[in-house]
Amino acid sequence: MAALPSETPTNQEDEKRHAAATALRWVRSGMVLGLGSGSTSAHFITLLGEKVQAGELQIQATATSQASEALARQLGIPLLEPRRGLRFDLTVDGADELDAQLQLMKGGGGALLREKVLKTASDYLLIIADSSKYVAQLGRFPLPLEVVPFALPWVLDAVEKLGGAPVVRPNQSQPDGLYRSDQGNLLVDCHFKVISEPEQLALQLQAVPGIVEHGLFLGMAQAAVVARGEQAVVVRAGQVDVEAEGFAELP
Ligand SMILES: O=C[C@H](O)[C@H](O)[C@H](O)COP(=O)(O)O
Repeated sequence: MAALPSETPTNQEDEKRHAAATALRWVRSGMVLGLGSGSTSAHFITLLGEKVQAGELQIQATATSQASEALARQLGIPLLEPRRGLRFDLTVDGADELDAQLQLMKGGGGALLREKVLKTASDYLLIIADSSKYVAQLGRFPLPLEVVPFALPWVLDAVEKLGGAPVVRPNQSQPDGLYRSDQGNLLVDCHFKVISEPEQLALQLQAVPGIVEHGLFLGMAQAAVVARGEQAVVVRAGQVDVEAEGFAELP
């Protein structure tokens, strides 16, 4: 795996904010943006909102979750409703794990379905992450699945047959104690420890009825900004560039 530069690690939250701030270099006025979900994306949306409020950027956006949409609205970011033909110049989103080939695991915040929908309508996916997310191999983080409630028992059986240990995501503030996605579906977190063949696993999961979406995002991201200490690097498949002026040009 291409190595990140070694630096004294700072606070994880600082790294998330640094990655988010660096990603702003990709944004140009006139762009239509996809806004990701989770804590790193929240930093990005906040910083973007400051630029919009200061009149430094004129952009429009659609968010990948109700939480990100509410934050963007509160910050005065102009929002677009989903409609036919809508495309995004750039989507900026977090990840739970990424490797040197830009294979991603996402969905720790439960937003994987909308994230994949927006990514599919985007010309460029830029991942922002703190250094803890950069791994040699996917799988230490449990793989999230969005599952139709009726199908749950059979999905659990299928995941076990594939070698995973499934856990239905809890949410104690819900009447049934279970987490619900923005679509009202359940989330199942699958512990595989190591995912040695992500492409094969993705195909196997796609073949299980009732799994609406899985959190493997393979061959989807063009680049990732990973912050380590006070440094940010850009990861493109198989290549790591240390932060420098001009490294953020879109192709
Ligand atoms: O569903 C959530 C998303 O995939 C997030 O981008 C991912 O979980 C990373 O979240 P965070 O930035 O909070 O670590």
